[in-house]
Amino acid sequence: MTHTGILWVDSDAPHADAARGLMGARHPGWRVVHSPSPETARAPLASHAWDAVVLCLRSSDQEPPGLLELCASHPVLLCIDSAQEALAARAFRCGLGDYVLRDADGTAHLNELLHRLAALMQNARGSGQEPGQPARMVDARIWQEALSMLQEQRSALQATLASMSQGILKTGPDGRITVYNQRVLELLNLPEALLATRPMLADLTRMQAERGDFGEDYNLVDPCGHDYLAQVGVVPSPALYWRTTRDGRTFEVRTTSLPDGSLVRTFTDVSDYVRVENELRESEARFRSLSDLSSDWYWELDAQGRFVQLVGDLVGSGMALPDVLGRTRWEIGALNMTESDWAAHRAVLAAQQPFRDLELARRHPDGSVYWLSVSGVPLLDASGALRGYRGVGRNITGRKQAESQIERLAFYDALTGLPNRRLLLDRLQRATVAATHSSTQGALLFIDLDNFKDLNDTLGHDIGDQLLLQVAQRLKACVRETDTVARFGGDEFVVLLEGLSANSAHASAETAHVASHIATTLGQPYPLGETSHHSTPSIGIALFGRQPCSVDELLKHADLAMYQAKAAGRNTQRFFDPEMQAAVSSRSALEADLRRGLEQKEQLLYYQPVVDGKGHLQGAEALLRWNHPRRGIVSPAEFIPLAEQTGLILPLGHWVLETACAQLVTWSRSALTRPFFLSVNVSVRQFRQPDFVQQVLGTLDASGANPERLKLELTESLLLADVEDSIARMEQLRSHGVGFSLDDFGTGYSSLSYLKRLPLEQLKIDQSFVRDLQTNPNDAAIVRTILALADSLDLSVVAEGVETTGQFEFLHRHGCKAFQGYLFGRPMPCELLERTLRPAP
Ligand SMILES: Nc1nc2c(ncn2[C@@H]2O[C@H](COP(=O)(O)O[C@H]3[C@@H](O)[C@H](n4cnc5c(=O)[nH]c(N)nc54)O[C@@H]3COP(=O)(O)O)[C@@H](O)[C@H]2O)c(=O)[nH]1
Repeated sequence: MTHTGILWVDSDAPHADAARGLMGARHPGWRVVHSPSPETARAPLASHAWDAVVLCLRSSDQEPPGLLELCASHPVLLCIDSAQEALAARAFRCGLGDYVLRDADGTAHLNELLHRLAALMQNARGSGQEPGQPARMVDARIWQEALSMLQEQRSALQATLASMSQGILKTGPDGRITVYNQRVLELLNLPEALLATRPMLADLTRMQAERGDFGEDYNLVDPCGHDYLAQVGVVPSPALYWRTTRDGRTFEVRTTSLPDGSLVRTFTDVSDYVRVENELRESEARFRSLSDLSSDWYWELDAQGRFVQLVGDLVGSGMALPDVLGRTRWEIGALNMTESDWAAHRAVLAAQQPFRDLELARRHPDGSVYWLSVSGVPLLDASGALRGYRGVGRNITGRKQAESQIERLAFYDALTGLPNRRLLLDRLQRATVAATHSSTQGALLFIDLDNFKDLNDTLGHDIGDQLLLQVAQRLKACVRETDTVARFGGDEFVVLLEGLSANSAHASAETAHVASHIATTLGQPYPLGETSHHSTPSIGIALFGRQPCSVDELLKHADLAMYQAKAAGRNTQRFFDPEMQAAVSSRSALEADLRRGLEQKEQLLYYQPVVDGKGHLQGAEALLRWNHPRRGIVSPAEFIPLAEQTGLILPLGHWVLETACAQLVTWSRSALTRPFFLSVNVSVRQFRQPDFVQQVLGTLDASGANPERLKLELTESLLLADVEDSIARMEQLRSHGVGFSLDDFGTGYSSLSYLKRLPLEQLKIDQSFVRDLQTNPNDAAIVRTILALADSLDLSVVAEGVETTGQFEFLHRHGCKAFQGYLFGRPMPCELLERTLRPAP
């Protein structure tokens, strides 16, 4: 029987025994020679052709130089530790057969080993390899492929290690560093030459400690790694510890122990992470201290708008964390937000838009209202999807209270609490716009208390205020909540009615109903202290909505109508009438024109002759004319009443007086004209000027005119207004020679009792009696009576408006001695009048 010869090289005697036992049982034909070390294997290898050589090498075995080459002439099976794959690679390069990894804890690998060994020998025999012949001759292709694969894996491993951002090193089971990458050298600041010597990890660590890498007393190492580094080799390595370097970088050190006692250690530079984490921590601390100090709070919502976070001044927020977490704002609610307001807010959130200063009113448990202002921005994740919202909130109750206080002061009347003029104008503006758009109508009621001034003057302002307060309350009770009652100032109130019928007749009827209700209500007695007071209102009404109309116009309309109500006897109501408005408009246009005319000195003085019974000129009446650049000569009947109302009569009257005096001075220079008098019309307003007497005397003085030639024409109504004052003024002027003529005599309530007291010189029969005296027996009788009366009072008489000889003859026959009228001459420029005096050429 041919035996199969196997050389078993193995320094581990128990392992070799176990293998031999197994081979003996399974392969009785195998003759196994055990060589206890690689060194002792040299001789049998060189001297004998073995069917197979089993080379069992441990990491602790020194690999004898040239051994692998010596083995190459035999089929060789390596049995190695997992850490010895580099040896396997070298073996392959030498053409050796196969290898088996040794089980670290036992002999389980021996089955596989025997199996491979049998296959190896079989293969050698099949390929014709004689023992002692190189195996690569037998299966070079397989060896080459395996070799390439190993090389590829090795390069890949080296490239991977080189490209890692982590430093890595690996030890064998004996603690010697077998693998490392470039990065570990950089991170640990170690020379490659040192690691190339495959130092023991413990030695390396001690060297680092001596170098001061771990700080004094290992203070650069976290507590987890402290003991290990201080007692390296004694205390096992923790799986994870952190340490910092002397230049301030931080490493995370992870260690993985492998089953064979070797370990893999990674070093990760986590300095950036630590820095960011520190910054975050600082920022968080800053934010917290700010929010602790601030009266604001910070909030966060999830993607559904539910509160997930609330930090800061929660007292100011009026909310407790447990009450809000998991709820949305609209579920919590706010007094000032309607459902559509919330819908609008939700739309902002859904659109992922930021929002600012959302103001919310809420109620404290004690019933008081507080205000919040909230602003927020969306929180998006890396993909842009909404993660929620975050923002700040602020308690703005104080600001709101101040605002409403300011608003009260600015827009409400302090006495009555009603909207004031400013607020009314604002509401009126809105109401006119709303009425135009909604095709409804509105009404403005201007209410003035009749005779309020008397009450104020007699009973004092406190009582006046009490009355105004009661009026305000009654007015509010007369209208709907939606209507506005405002105090316009003093005793003027305004009621603004809105939403009236589009039909004007209906709207007027509705308004008239309200106005009459107001009149009745305000007409009820007012309890004022001990007494009861009676007051009535005059109400002017203007409707709006049908025609475009500005607020100013509307107010003027209502005001005008109110004055109409006053003029109609008070305690009544009047609607604004467009005709009235037309008159007002032309009046204001005329006023502007008149002012302009005055500035441009467009006024003229005409003179109408006054003659005696023989037609001889005695004097003239000075009559004002306006030489309008467009309209020509304008009659004073058109502008004197307006001049009276506006006060323009004062400068006009002064000019007339000055011009008339200048004319008298001119006339005084000629014997023919020296005796002529000039009548000048004096208006009520002029006459009532406190310095009227001084003005007349001053003008006479300044001009040098003879007062005896000046006649002032006054009307009955003027004198009647204040008889005593009139008499006093007239007497002062009379004492300087100025004469007075009573104009329009007979048209007023002529009272003989005062007539006697007035220092008059002349009566003027009004032209209205003269006009029809021939046809109207009444007028004729009046004229006769005036003539007789004047005679008995020793007054001269001038009849005006004499247009016919019949009128003249009647007047003359009944004793009239002076005449004025178109029969003798119309009012004319002075040159024309003077021309009539010159003898015919
Ligand atoms: N305060 C002032 N009032 C003035 C002044 N100038 C004029 N007036 C007043 O204006 C009213 C209109 O005046 P006038 O248009 O000039 O009319 C006067 C005469 O022209 C007119 N008159 C005279 N004779 C006749 C006549 O035969 N027929 C006829 N139809 N009218 C005639 O009468 C007016 C004079 O009125 P009286 O003053 O009452 O004498 C007028 O009231 C003027 O007073 C002014 O400077 N200041």
